[in-house]
Amino acid sequence: MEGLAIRASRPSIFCSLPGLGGDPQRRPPADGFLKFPASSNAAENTKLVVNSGSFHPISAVNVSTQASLTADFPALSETNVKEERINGEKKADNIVWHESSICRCDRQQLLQQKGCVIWITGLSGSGKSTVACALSKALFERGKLTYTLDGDNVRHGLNRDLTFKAEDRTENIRRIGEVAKLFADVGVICIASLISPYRRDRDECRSLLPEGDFVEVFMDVPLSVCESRDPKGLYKLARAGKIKGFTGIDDPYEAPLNCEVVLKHTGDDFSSSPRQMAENIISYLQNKGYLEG
Ligand SMILES: Nc1ncnc2c1ncn2[C@@H]1O[C@H](COP(=O)(O)OS(=O)(=O)O)[C@@H](OP(=O)(O)O)[C@H]1O
Ligand SMILES: Nc1ncnc2c1ncn2[C@@H]1O[C@H](COP(=O)(O)OP(=O)(O)O)[C@@H](O)[C@H]1O
Repeated sequence: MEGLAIRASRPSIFCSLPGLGGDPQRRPPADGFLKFPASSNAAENTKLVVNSGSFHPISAVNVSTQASLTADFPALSETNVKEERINGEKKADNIVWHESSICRCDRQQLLQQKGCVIWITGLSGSGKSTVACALSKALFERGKLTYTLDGDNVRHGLNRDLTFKAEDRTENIRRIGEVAKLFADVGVICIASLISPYRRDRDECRSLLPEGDFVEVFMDVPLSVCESRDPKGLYKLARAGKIKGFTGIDDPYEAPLNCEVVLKHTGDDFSSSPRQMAENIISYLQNKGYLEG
């Protein structure tokens, strides 16, 4: 169901409008949205807002129920105000979504595969990059198109401005999640390989994609094994206190609770080999129909 949102500014004295809700208390001036259901008359609603003297309309946009349109005419709220400001600056509001003339299913047909995101999470040294590499190779051999976004690599370019403090890791993951979503939309099997230590950040990335298209793969490898591998010598530096906030040492890692694939380190050469782990992921994709158009 579609609806109409009228963007408006509110002067310092806020009066309650019949049918629009709100309260008669004094509040600071602010911008926000007045939302109406699709069944109501857009011109009439705008007139009502103008005549109210309590709001100054700025623009009107169509919104869907997914954009949290509610049917009970909520008035401007502090929440609206917060969402519409970025670092204190007013967020651009003259942005319109353009539909493409070629849809996702056309691209799936062309590539004979369904775009999705394989999100590989785990401690440093757990084998994320190795599995990502084995997976892209095995899929390539089957004629499937993949692209890998490796945390280490993306931090050399797009995310070069980010550190390892919690909020920067969150931003790192958010950006990679958004880029991965674009690849999946193109029809590519996008392999994202990064520590992504926080459950909430991974769940945010999951929520960007249609149901089923986010395949979370957990490298379930004990810290002691990762530390004994230590290919870059980073654990040694972290233990010596020369790197602060190293995941697993003095920074948290939240293992997935409910992910699609768990690749458990067993110590057994065959089941723990990168090739076998890649095959496990491929079986999952095959069963879910991602390797056909
Ligand atoms: N403080 C700290 N904590 C964890 N890792 C660190 C840190 N500093 C540098 N490195 C190296 O950076 C790689 C992890 O980058 P990611 O982008 O995957 O990390 S995160 O998802 O933002 O947490 C990670 O690479 P991998 O070993 O491939 O996981 C490390 O080599
Ligand atoms: N399944 C595996 N069995 C044994 N060693 C592995 C396995 N996967 C990766 N390794 C080794 O462990 C080290 C870390 O692997 P890497 O893929 O770089 O991990 P991550 O990307 O999670 O940091 C590398 O030296 C790699 O050769």
